[in-house]
Amino acid sequence: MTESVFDVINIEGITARGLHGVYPLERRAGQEFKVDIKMTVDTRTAAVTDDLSYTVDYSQVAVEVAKILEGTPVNLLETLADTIARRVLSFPQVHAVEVQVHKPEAPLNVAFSDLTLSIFRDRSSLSEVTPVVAVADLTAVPVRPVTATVALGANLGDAPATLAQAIVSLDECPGVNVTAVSGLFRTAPILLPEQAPQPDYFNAVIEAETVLSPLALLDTLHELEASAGRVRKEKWEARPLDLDILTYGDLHSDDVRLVLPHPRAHERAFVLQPWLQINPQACVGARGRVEVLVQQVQDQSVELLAELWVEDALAGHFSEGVVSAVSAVPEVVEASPAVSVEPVVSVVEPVVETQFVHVPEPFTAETGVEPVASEVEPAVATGSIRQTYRLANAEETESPIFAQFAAKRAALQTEWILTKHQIDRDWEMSQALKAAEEKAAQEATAAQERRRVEGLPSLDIPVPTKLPPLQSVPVEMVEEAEVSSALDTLATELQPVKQSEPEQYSDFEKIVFGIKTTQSEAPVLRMPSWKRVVTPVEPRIVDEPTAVTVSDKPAGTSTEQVSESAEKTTSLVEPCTDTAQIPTTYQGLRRRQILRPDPTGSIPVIPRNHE
Ligand SMILES: Nc1ncnc2c1ncn2[C@@H]1O[C@H](COP(=O)(O)OP(=O)(O)OP(=O)(O)O)[C@@H](O)[C@H]1O
Ligand SMILES: Nc1nc2c(c(=O)[nH]1)N=C(CO)CN2
Repeated sequence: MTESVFDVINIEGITARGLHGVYPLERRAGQEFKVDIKMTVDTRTAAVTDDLSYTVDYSQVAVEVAKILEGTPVNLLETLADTIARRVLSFPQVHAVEVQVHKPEAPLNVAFSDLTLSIFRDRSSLSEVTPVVAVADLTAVPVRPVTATVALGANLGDAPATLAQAIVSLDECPGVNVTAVSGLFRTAPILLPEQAPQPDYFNAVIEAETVLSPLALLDTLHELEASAGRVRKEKWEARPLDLDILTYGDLHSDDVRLVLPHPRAHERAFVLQPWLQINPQACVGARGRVEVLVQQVQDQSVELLAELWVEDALAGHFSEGVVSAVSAVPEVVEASPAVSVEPVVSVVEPVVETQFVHVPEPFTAETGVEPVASEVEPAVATGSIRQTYRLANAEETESPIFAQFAAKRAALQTEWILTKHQIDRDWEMSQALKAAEEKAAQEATAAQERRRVEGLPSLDIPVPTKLPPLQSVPVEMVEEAEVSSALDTLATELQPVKQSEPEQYSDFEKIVFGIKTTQSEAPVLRMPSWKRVVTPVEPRIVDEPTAVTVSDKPAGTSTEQVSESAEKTTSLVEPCTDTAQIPTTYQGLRRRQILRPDPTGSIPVIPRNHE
């Protein structure tokens, strides 16, 4: 009997739609991927203790795998399988993993039943291949919103106010929606050995959904830093605002302009602690789970100041005494592999000119919210630190800004479902078009042949323009516009009808599948006018759920008018609770025009309550 027992946990057929592949159509329409996972885990302790924490939670693994399938598109099945293996190995209890990815709808020109890639990875094989060559295109605009994580830091000026303002400003940037904000942490500055003492830092981490390319997001962050007065002179100098991208979807990049995941995130408590708060499942790429990494930096001083802080900070409630407060805690020199220094602990004389004294209890005056002392856990580096506030009547509450973020997230999810629906329709449309082309071409050839046999002169029968053959289209990350314009050209050439009327899904179905034919002509395809918006200035019509019902509709008014009245009478961001009904009914859907210049049209302009 060997020392280690490796049992196998098997998950078969994790299924999700993804946009992976090198061909534009794959990137645009997506297809189904299936994954089988075999994890070797020593389950003996779990068996004896009957405790989940000693083994791997397979439901969590399955969710993570599905997220990768649905996440940032990659070209190769190899990359997809490797990313999955790395993610699974980031669960500490998994010793090795076998990943099989199925791509049953792969674009092959011959009949086939399945296409698979199987890989095996254990921890040693991972480190052998760690120098992954970054192939990321940092200027590529994502075809779907991507979740990015951003770390915020500041130690000059009214740092909490600057951080809060940066969050609000980022949320207001086109193409970015902030979806989660960590608590506000006060942290001892991590400095280089020769650096003079600095004021304490204030740090936080946020999550945002974005349709900006990675570099466009970085530029946006740099602009925000500049508007807060940041001037770069020295490494790790004190600064009024620092915004770093920790992750951008699952993207890996070794490009010096933007290294992803952030190359030093894994060794910084001031990043890991707040990050863990907003995403307990977070991973720093192949370096593993934040939950595990945070335990290795427990010697760094971080202190949770407030969980709900954005509004207080904006109001300047944190400003007193911040600027010159210097931590009395000895600083720790960062053990960065890039800076090869002996780990030195330089003791800093505490230069506390003004104590950090003013930490207001949020909302006490205005809303009667009081911190519940018993729920305030000490700021130790052991996973999530929760600090909840309760109303006097003991109901849990959130600050209005948090409520707004939550509402936006709900609205985004609604939009996602509509987008997914649209992607599915696009796929069906492209299939229908292809079939129609082939049929038309066959009929035209047959008709010509009949006329030839009968000795009649040849007729000039119009044959629909072909879709570009898959192989001839250059392989690019951003193919959306290209495919869109090809389809638009096709639509124009095939005599589109109803160019100006906005149409609904039900009409679309009729149009797609109701191919009109006459006896002597080739099929005439109708294209739905709302499907394709190629120019950024053209509005896109989007329907979203509201509380409005048909009974609210005044007799004889148009949909537009109903939607206007809905704007006045209902909450602007109405979370959708029963999303299943969206595609099937327009009852209670509010119609909006989206003018945001994004190529996919997949992120909504969310009306903001505070505007
Ligand atoms: N993930 C990333 N996020 C932000 N900037 C990055 C990233 N990867 C590389 N950079 C590059 O690093 C440069 C320096 O960034 P910055 O001045 O914010 O560093 P810093 O905050 O002082 O140090 P650190 O990167 O260790 O936090 C930026 O101009 C940017 O191009
Ligand atoms: N505590 C703390 N220390 C730092 C920070 C920071 O945000 N917080 N940022 C640095 C460079 O980005 C260097 N050191």
